[in-house]
Amino acid sequence: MSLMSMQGVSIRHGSFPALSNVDFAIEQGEIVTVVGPNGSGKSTLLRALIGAVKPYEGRITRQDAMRIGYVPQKLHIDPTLPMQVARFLALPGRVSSEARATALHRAGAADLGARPMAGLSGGQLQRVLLARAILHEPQLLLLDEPTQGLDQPGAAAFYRRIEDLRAEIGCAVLMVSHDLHVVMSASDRVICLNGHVCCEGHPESVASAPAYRALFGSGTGGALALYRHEHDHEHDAGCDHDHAHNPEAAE
Ligand SMILES: Nc1ncnc2c1ncn2[C@@H]1O[C@H](COP(=O)(O)OP(=O)(O)OP(=O)(O)O)[C@@H](O)[C@H]1O
Repeated sequence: MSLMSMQGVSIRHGSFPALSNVDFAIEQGEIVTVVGPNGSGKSTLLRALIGAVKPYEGRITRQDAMRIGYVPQKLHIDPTLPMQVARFLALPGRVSSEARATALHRAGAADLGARPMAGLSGGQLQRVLLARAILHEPQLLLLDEPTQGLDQPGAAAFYRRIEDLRAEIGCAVLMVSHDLHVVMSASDRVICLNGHVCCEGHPESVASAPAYRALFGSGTGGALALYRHEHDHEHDAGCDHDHAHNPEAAE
């Protein structure tokens, strides 16, 4: 049984159809990246997996008693509220100080425990949010645009950390990203979303798939080349259809 899966899931926000007939599954230890233009339903997909939004059609199944860690896209912290990082990590309750220290260390934030939350840089805040998400050693880690605001070396370092975490904790990772060229080396599989699954498969195959190019154009070709290695074999990506419904997103 997959760690978590969706069968024919459709979700509306009010009358707006955010996701239509989505089939999805993630297996133990897999790193899967969801890419797609703004408004294509990426956050909705993650929020459906944590149960924050309900499908009006289809089914979501998960393994019994599965632990999920979640880093949301946005977190509003009142800058007038004095709160240290260690206290922020203790908010969910029932976490030993040893577990907090381990999570901070694993997230690369070991030196941030005594810092005020409001004074953290973008990259530091992302690492603290990651520490909070891994406090209970999740089997599935959901990351919604975890590298927003980071420069490219910062984003690449973050993805390396995610790979190390997977090796240490053995968790599967599902993340949303706009930087396919940066996540490529860290992803086992990429799903291209635009209200529905446009194509999915190995990162290299998705990057060259017609459905992906219709959405993102080929303008990232130079950056992609930096991360691309030559292939003399084919991947079975299943990217054989092209039905982008957001042509404005194409270059
Ligand atoms: N609570 C809500 N009420 C109404 N519409 C919503 C709500 N949440 C999301 N939507 C709409 O649903 C669509 C999908 O939103 P979602 O946030 O899942 O997209 P996204 O791919 O994560 O976008 P982005 O890349 O901009 O973060 C968008 O058109 C959005 O405006």
